[in-house]
Amino acid sequence: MSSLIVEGGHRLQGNISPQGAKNEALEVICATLLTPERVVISNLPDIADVRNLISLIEEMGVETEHIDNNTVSFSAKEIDTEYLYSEQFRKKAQSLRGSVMIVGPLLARFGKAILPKPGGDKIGRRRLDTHFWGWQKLGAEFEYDELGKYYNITAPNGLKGCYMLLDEASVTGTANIIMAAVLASGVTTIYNAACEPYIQQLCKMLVRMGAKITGIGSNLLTICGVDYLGGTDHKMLPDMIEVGSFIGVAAMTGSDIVLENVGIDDLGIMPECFRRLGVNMEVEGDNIHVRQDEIYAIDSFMDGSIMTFSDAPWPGLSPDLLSIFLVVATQAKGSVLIHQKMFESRLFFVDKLIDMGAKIILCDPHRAAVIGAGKFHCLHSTNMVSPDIRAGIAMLIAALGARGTSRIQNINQIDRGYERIDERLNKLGAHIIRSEE
Ligand SMILES: CC(=O)N[C@H]1[C@@H](OP(=O)(O)OP(=O)(O)OC[C@H]2O[C@@H](n3ccc(=O)[nH]c3=O)[C@H](O)[C@@H]2O)O[C@H](CO)[C@@H](O)[C@@H]1O
Ligand SMILES: C=C(OP(=O)(O)O)C(=O)O
Repeated sequence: MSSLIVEGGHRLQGNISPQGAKNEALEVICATLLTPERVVISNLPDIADVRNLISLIEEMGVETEHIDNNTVSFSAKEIDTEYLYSEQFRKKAQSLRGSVMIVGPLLARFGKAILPKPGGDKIGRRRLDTHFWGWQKLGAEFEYDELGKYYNITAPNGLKGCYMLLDEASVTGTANIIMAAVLASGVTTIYNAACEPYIQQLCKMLVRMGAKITGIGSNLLTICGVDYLGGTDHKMLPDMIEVGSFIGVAAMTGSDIVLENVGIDDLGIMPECFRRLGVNMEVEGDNIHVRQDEIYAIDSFMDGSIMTFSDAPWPGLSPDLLSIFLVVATQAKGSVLIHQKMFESRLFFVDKLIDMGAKIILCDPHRAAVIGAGKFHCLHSTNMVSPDIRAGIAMLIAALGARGTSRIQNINQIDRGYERIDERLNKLGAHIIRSEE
């Protein structure tokens, strides 16, 4: 099991740019299946999830050309739909969450798809009802194959647009329904659609490919189906969760770091939330400058009550950022309640932070109260195993700010979503060694 050995307590300094967004990458790579023409995607992060998804669609017959480390062209001229029924496909699809989004495009273009249980973080229930309900509304049928353990989804009479009100603003669910609806006949209206920047990016890319979508950026999308989509070039946004992770690294290590080209207009309320934690940072054009600071103090609400950070569908705070806020709060002065509403198994990693000396009460699976001890009570090192991608990065942030040397195991969880994180942080002065033991 690979691990990171982290010598904490070093201040970092310098400039760093975020990678392209993992969750956008998974959507737009799946969207390349909608056209036989060439689609070139740039600013793709070189991370395990993206490599696995590209290899999955290559095995389905998509031709790819790696133009440079972060730019790939895709040509889905011919797709071997029989491959979907192979054991190999099912195994690979189960390695990442994003694989669920190949269903929408395949259903739209070929009228059939299969869905094995997708992978991704084990952070609580991750139901797919919204996806299935949306496809069904468009006219698809599905049955479960007990033997193969997958859903067989077909559209025997093609897909037909309709009005739908989603039961929840599921991100991958919305992406999947959009990708099915762009080639359906007639008009599809999706209300309570997820509308985060990566969904907006997907829609903008589809529009450049010839799709007719209005309402982009809102939770009411209207899609007028077309017969054919063509190729395009698409540049991905910076990864907002990585931006948040780097702000967290800077705050915990008391470092002066400039985050370059963060895509400030698409970060939502995240920078303001770091300010509420007391992190001293300035927006300079499209950069965020986190200033070296010994002390950061958590705000309280206007009535003096304890600050709460909770997740909500966009433009609320992403649930993927809460583990990062939580770890940063351990070294702030003051208290904060972290309320993870969407997922129920994402906060258990706080046990490890408690071992490191952090003052945290896990109230229940969804809520943790953090009593920030300030930098005077430095965390101490420990050995830990990363249970999921964001707990993993939070552990890395804790280890960088702690006294002594920590070991983080199961770092393939971190590598799923962070490109060469050890190398990039070492360039700023971190002391991280990757070990294959
Ligand atoms: C590959 C990918 O893009 N993964 C992201 C995607 O996962 P994913 O698309 O799987 O997550 P969903 O948006 O479907 O929902 C996440 C969880 O939140 C709950 N929920 C969702 C919407 C809502 O209005 N109310 C509600 O309670 C769902 O029941 C589910 O338990 O979105 C999540 C929520 O931003 C992120 O954590 C994941 O990083
Ligand atoms: C939960 C996450 O990812 P995934 O949906 O790919 O498991 C995440 O990126 O924090």
